Amino acid sequence: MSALLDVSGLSVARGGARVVHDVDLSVAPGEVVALLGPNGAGKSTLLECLGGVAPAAAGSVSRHGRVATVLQAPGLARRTVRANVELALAWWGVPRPGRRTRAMEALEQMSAAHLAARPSAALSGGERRRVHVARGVACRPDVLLLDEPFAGLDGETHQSLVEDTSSALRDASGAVVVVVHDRADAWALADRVVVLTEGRVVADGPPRDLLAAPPTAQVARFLGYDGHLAESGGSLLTRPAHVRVSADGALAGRVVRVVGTEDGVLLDVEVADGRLRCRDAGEWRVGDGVRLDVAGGVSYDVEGRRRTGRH
Ligand SMILES: Nc1ncnc2c1ncn2[C@@H]1O[C@H](COP(=O)(O)OP(=O)(O)OP(=O)(O)O)[C@@H](O)[C@H]1O
Repeated sequence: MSALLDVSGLSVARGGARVVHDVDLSVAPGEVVALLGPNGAGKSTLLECLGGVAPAAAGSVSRHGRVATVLQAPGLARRTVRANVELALAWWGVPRPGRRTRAMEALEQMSAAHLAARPSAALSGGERRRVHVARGVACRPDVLLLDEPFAGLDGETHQSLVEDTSSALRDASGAVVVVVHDRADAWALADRVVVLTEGRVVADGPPRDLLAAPPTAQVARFLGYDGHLAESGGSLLTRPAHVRVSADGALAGRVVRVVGTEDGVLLDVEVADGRLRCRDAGEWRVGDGVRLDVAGGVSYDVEGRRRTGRH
């Protein structure tokens, strides 16, 4: 089926300067794309332009069908939760008889049916977010755009909202683009992850493929490749999953940092050719000697281009 959203050579300006450059993006029906990138990368600006709120400085955006946007902090009317979702449906043009059922379905998808009769003023921050997402989902748009729907939430509230949103978006038949800050959110939500840095798309692919073989060293570091070993003509970058402590490991090193985690510790280890990070369940102190084995990682040349794929 052809794309519902087609972006070609798109640049967008903010305050007179271009902050999004030459983006090509095509999103198919049923596809969920996460836009991921550091602060100031241009994610929200790009999303605004996709939604028609910000003008394009160059290039084009073609939207096939109707677009709904869930903003970071939209207001809710001083009505009940269900009335808020029904208002969105009325505005969207859904005839009155179908509104209540559709509103309740969307609230159920977002685990918020129990809030239906509650006044919007009596919602917690996390509950408000659920209602915002439910409003967007209830409209069943051809293109749904969400700007950091989980910003500012932490711990369990964040996690359960991500899980419910993930299910709701996977049930949607339209195209979805969601801006996220946290890589774990991108993996949880999306079929495809687009990484934006300094306004440019620097990676685009299924989450598993991107993580297994980031196209550049810059993307690898952003995706959690926090260990490095110098090798001839470049370096091998590793994630903690590639490195393990082993009594007869091939590399000798010294622990330079120990950070406690739920399941043990995260160790930073200096070795002859670099510094590696790994997880372990043992008791470690800074200065301890340790032996490591490296199984995996991705090799980059001195320019940061991927060389040989996985090792
Ligand atoms: N109104 C504005 N005037 C001038 N520059 C702006 C304006 N809004 C944003 N910018 C700049 O545009 C760039 C992109 O901002 P944008 O908010 O799109 O990034 P982002 O990736 O969504 O960031 P964050 O993750 O922090 O929300 C940043 O350098 C920002 O400082």
